[in-house]
Amino acid sequence: MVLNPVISKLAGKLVVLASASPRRLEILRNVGLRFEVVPSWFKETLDKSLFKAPHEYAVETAKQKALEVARRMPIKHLKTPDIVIGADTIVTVDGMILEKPVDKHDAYRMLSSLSGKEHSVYTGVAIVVCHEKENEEVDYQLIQFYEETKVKFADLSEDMLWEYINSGEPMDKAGGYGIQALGGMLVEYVHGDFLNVVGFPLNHFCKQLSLIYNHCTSSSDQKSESVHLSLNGTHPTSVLSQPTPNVPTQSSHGSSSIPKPSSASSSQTHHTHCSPSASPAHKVKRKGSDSEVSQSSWTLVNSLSKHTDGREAKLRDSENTTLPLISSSGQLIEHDVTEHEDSEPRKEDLERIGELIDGFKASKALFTAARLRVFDLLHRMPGLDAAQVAQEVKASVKGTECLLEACVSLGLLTSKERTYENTDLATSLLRSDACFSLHGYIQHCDDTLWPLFSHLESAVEEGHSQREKVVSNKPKDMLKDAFHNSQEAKLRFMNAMHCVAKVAGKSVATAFDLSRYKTACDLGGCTGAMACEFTKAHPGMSVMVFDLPAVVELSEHFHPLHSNNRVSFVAGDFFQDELPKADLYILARILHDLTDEKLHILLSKIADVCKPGCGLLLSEIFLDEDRSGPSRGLLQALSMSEGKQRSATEYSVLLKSHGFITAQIRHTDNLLDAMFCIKA
Ligand SMILES: Cc1cn([C@@H]2O[C@H](COP(=O)(O)OP(=O)(O)OP(=O)(O)O)[C@@H](O)[C@H]2O)c(=O)[nH]c1=O
Repeated sequence: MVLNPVISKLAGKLVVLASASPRRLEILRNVGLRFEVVPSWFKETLDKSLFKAPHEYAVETAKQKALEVARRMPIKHLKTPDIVIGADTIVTVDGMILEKPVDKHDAYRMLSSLSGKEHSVYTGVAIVVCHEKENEEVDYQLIQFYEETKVKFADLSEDMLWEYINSGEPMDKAGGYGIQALGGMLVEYVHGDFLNVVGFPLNHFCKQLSLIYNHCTSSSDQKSESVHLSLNGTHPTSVLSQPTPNVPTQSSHGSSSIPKPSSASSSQTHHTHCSPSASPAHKVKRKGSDSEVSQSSWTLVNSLSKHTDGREAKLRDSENTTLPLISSSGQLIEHDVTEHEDSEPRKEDLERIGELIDGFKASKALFTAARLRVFDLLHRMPGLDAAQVAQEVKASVKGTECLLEACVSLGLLTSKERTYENTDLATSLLRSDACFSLHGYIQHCDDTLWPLFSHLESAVEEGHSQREKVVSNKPKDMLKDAFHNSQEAKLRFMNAMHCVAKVAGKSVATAFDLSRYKTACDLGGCTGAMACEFTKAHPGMSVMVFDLPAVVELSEHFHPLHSNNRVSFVAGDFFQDELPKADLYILARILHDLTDEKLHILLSKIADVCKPGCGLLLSEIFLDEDRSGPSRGLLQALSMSEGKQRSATEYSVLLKSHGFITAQIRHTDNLLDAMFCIKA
C-alpha cells in the first residue's frame, strides 16, 4: 500500500480497537486496517482536576481504555493481542471539558456553551503494543499522543438547538455534536484534522505506527519520547491498573514532523513489562504474527527493557527524564523466535487439543445430567451418594457414579466422602427452576443441535444444514421445524429461546440509554422474556411482542414467569403483515437466521414504519471483524439452515442501507451483543 505502507505491515497481526465508537471503527476500517473491536470497560471517571491540561486527561483516559483491554484479553478472550488502540475525544470550551451528554438537558448545556464560539477538540490516543514471551509474560510498549483541532460554531438559536437535540444525534458524542452528520450544519470553520473531531486522528496515528514498525525512521525526526514505567514485572498489575495522571503525557507541544498551523499534537512512548494477573488456560497463537518487521521491533523493545532496568525508579519519579525510543544504533538482543515444528509438543498445546477432542463428551455429560434432572435433585436433596441419586433418577448405580464423577471434574458438582452437591454454577444456571436457568436451552441443544452436528461432515460436503435428515418433514427453518411437531416440541423450542432471552435480556436491555423511547416492539419476541427485561430496565417503556399466531397462543404458558402489564402480544408474520407502530424496534436473535435477501425485506418494512429518530436495537452474537471468533458464533453457524453470522460492521452496513445509523455497539460478555441504531 503506497498510501501508507505501515497499514499492510499490520496484516496478520491481532489488532484490537478498544472502542465502541462506530466512528473510530469506520475511520480505521476505511483505510483497510483489519482489526477486532473489543470495547473497553474502563469507566471515564478520572478526576479532571488532577490534570494540568485537558489533553492530558484525554490521553490518560485513552491509555486506561487500551490497557484495560490489553490486560483483559489474555484472560477473558484467551488470546494476547499484538496491538490495542484506545482513544478518547473531548471538547473544551471556556476551561470546561465536555464529554458525552448524559441527557437532553446536558446536551443543551453543552451546545449552548459552544454557540458562536471557537473551541478545541482533543482526541487522546494510546497504542499498546503487546509482546507475549515464552514464559507467558507480556511486554507492553505504550505509545500515546493527542491531536487538537479547532472548531468554530455559528450562533445557534433556541429552535435550532432543540431541533438538533431532538434528532437524538448529540447523545453519544463528545460536546453533544457530530460534525460528520447533522452537527456539520452548526460549524463555521475547522482548523486542523477533521477526522480528529470525528473521533480519531488518522494521520497522526499512521505516523506513530511508522515510528513503531519502521524503526529505522530516526526518532529525532519525530521528537518521540519514552518513559519506562516498570521493567521488572514484580508488581505488574499495580503499574497498569492505576491511572497515572501525574505522569507527563506531553513534553513537546506540536511535533516538528506534523506541522499544522492551528493544530497541536504530541506523543510519548512508555514500555512496561509485566505478566498477566492470571494465567489463561490456553492461548491462541495467531498465524503470521512473527513478521520480519515485528521481530526486529521486539528485539529492540527488549533491548531497551534489559538495558534500562537500573533507571526505572528515577524515570518514574522524574517528569522530565526521557529516553530516545528508537535509535538506529540501539543494540539488538537476539532472541529465538523460530517455530519448532519438530520439537516435543508444548504442554499447553496438548491441553488445548485434549479439550477440543473431549469437548463433545463434556457436552453430552452435561446434557445427560440435565435431562436426568440431577441438578434439580441435588438442589432439593444435597449430599446424596451415587446409589441414592441412581435410585431417584431411575438409572444404574454404575452409570450414575461415572456421570456424577464426570460432572465433578467439569466443575458442575462437588463431592465430599462420595456424596454430591451442586456447585454455584449448577445452582444458578442448570436447575430447571432457576431464575436464569439454561436448562431449556441445554435440552434444545441435546434434542436438535446434537443430531445436526452428528451430520456435520455431510453438511460441510453439501453446503447446507442436514435438518431434513434429523426431522422427518422438511420444514424451512428452525422455528417452523418446531411448529411442525407436537405442541410439546413447540413449547420446548420456545423454552430454549426463553432461557437465552432471560439470561441475556438484562445486558441487552441496559446496554444503551433508551429513556427517550416510550413504545417498543420486539419483533419475533417469542415468550416476551426479552420484552420483560426492557420494561424492567426502562420504567417508562411498554413493549409489544410481535410473533407468529401459534407462538403468541403458546406464550401464555410463560406469562406467570414474567407477568407484566407493560408487555403485550400481537400476532402476525413480520414478512406478511403490517408491523405495529412503535418508536423503538427490537430485533433479538432474528437477523442471523435470515439470508441477505430476507433481511432486506424485513429491514425495509421496519424502515417504512420508522420516523426519523426512531430506534432499532439489534441483538446478536457479533463476529470479530476478521471473522476469527468468537467460536460461539462460528460454531453456531455450522448448524444454521439459512442466514449467516455477521460482524457488527456487516450489520451496521446492512442497517445503514435502510437509513439506520449505528449509534453504539456493545459487546456485553453475555450470550448476546447489542447494537443501537437511529433512523436518520
Ligand atoms: C466531537 C465529536 C465526537 N464524536 C464522537 O464522540 C465520542 C466521544 O466519546 P469517547 O468517550 O471518546 O468514545 P466512545 O464513543 O464512548 O467510545 P469508547 O472508545 O468505547 O469509549 C466518539 O464516539 C466520537 O466518535 C463524533 O462522532 N463526532 C464529533 O463531531
